Amino acid sequence: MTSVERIGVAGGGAWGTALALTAARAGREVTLWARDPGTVSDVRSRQQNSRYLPGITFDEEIRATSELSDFAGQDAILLVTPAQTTRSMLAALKPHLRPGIPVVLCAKGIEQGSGKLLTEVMAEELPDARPALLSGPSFADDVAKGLPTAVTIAAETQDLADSLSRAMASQAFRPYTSTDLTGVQVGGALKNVLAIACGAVVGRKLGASAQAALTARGFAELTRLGLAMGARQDTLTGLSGLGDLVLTCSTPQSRNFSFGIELGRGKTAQDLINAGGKLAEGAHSARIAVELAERLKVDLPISTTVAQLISGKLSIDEAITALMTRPLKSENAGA
Ligand SMILES: NC(=O)C1=CN([C@@H]2O[C@H](COP(=O)(O)OP(=O)(O)OC[C@H]3O[C@@H](n4cnc5c(N)ncnc54)[C@H](O)[C@@H]3O)[C@@H](O)[C@H]2O)C=CC1
Ligand SMILES: O=C(CO)COP(=O)(O)O
Repeated sequence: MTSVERIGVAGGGAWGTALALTAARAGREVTLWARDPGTVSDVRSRQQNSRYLPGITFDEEIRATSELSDFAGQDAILLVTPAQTTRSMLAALKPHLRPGIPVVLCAKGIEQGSGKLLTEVMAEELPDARPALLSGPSFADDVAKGLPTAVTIAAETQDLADSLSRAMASQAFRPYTSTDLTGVQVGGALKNVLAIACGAVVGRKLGASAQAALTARGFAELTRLGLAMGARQDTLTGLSGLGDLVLTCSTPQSRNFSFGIELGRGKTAQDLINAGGKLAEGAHSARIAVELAERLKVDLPISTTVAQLISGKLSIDEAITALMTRPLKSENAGA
C-alpha cells in the first residue's frame, strides 16, 4: 500500500489553502504552490491567505512556493485551480512529477470546448500519473476553520483511494472512498449549475417551496446525466452528488448560489463576469453540460434554462415561465 507523507498542493485560492491546512492537520508535510506571489508571501510571513480566506490565521506548518519545481519528491499532488485551467496546469506540472504519482483533481467542472471530464483531460496531458478526485459538500471556509466535513476521495483502485484517504483524514475531515470517477465528477460539475438555478429563484423571491422543487428536480436531472455517462446510482446519492447539491443549493455561502441570486435580482451574467467577482464554476459548465446531454440524448431542462439565462437568451422571468410551462408528466419519467 502506497504511503503518502509529502503532499504538494497546486493552487493558492480558497480551496487549495483549505486543503493544504487539512493535509498539514493530518500530519503530512505540505508544499503549497500559488501563482500569485502575494499569496506566497502572505502564507510565508503572516500564516494567512488574506485574499481568499480573509480573517483566518493558521498555526499549521505549510511551505509556500511559486516554483512548481519544488514539487519534485512529493508523494501526491492535489490540483486545486479552476476547472478550465486543468489542462494548462497539468502541462506545467508534467516536467516536475515522477511517473506514477497520484494527482488528485479537486476542481468541479467539465472542460469547455472538448466537453471532457477532468480525468479525461488528465489522461491526455499526464498519462503517466495516477488520477484521483476529492469532492463533496465542503466549503473552504468551513474546512479551513476546522469545522466537521465529510468528502469523497475517488481513485481507479481501492488501494489508492484508501492511501489518499488516510493521508488527508483527521478528526474534523472524514473522507469516504470510491472508485467511481465518472459519478463523482458528474455530481460535482452539475451541482454548480443547479445551484445557480436555486440562487436565481431566491434572488427573484419565489419562495422556499420553489427552491426545494428545483433542488429535487435538479437531482433527477443530475441522476439522468450521471447514469447516461456510466455513473453508479449510489455515487449520485452520496456525498459528491446529492450531498454537495443540497449544500450548494441552500446557502449564499456558495459562490454559485450567490451568482444565481444576482441573476434573480436582474443582473446579467455578463455584468457579473465583467465585474470580476468570485469564481462560479457553474457559469462555465452549464452550456457544456447541456451539449454533453444532447449528445447522450438526455433532457436537462433546468441546466438548459441556466445556460440560456447565462447566455442572455432568456430573462429571469422567461426562464421561470419556460420551466413552469413544460408538458406535464410523471415524476418518474426519464426526462
Ligand atoms: N472554495 C470552495 O469552497 C471549494 C472549491 N472547490 C473547487 O475548487 C476549484 C478552485 O476553487 P477555489 O480555490 O475556491 O477558487 P479561488 O477563486 O478561491 O482560487 C482560484 C486559485 O486558482 C488560481 N488560478 C486561477 N487561474 C489560474 C491559472 N490559469 N493557472 C494557475 N492558477 C490559477 C488563482 O490565482 C487562485 O489561487 C474550483 O473548481 C471549485 O469548484 C471545491 C470544493 C470547495
Ligand atoms: O463546491 C463547493 C462546496 O462543496 C463550493 O461551492 P461554490 O463554488 O458554489 O462556493
